[in-house]
Amino acid sequence: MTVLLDVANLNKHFGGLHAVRNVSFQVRAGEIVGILGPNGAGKTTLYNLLTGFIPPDPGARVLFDGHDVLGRPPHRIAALGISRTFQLCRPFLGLTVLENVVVGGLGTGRRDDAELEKRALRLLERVGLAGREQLRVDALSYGDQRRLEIARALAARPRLLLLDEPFAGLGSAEMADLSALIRQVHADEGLTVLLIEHKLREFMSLVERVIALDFGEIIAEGPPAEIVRNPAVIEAYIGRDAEEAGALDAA
Ligand SMILES: Nc1ncnc2c1ncn2[C@@H]1O[C@H](COP(=O)(O)OP(=O)(O)OP(=O)(O)O)[C@@H](O)[C@H]1O
Repeated sequence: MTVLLDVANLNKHFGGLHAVRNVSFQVRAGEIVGILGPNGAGKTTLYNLLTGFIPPDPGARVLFDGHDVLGRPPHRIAALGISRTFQLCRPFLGLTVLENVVVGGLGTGRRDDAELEKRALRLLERVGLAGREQLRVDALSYGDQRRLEIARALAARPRLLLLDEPFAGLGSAEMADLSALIRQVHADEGLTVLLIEHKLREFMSLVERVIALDFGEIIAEGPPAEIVRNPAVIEAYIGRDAEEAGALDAA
């Protein structure tokens, strides 16, 4: 399958802290790839670099579908086809559910309001928010805000979707529903997905391949069943976060 994302020599220093260290990897079109790592491993920083929120140190190369991503502002990278969700939902609280998704589609260059609205309505139905279009976002439950966040990201018509801890704060039934939704959009839209998640059971069952980070560096890469047995990955979790190590065991 064709390589959609090609990352080489990505580094990021914050002062003396080397938060992302010589990171190189590829993602093929249609894959679901998980980014695993304990707190502070550099996962969100990696997303911020890929989406143009922060610049990397010199010497990196990031190609998305053959286009050079680095140096472009976030809205241009989004227009190329990379969308993201955030660890903390960032909806526009003063707007309705529908308006939030319409806004998500504005960067596509399509200015036909009726068309944007039609697509937004379709997406809301898709994520299970039909009937709630005219509610203000703050009236939604936390789980529904997560669904809205995904609809908003999809409105930008991405080919690569970066999910940042989509299960955070959800109960087990909501997590199962959201897992099913992610699987469904992946299958239906032929979407390529990168997933950061601490809920390891859901994470391991969703992803086809895992890239494990520790202290900003890739320490292992492979299918989930191999990764949970990888000594370097176990070492990265044990001793630093007993709860996470237990979760790795259970996954
Ligand atoms: N803007 C910043 N300025 C300084 N240090 C930062 C900045 N952003 C992140 N860091 C540091 O870089 C390291 C990596 O942080 P990052 O948020 O990428 O980790 P993470 O793997 O996403 O962690 P978590 O699972 O807790 O979200 C951490 O030590 C963090 O404190």
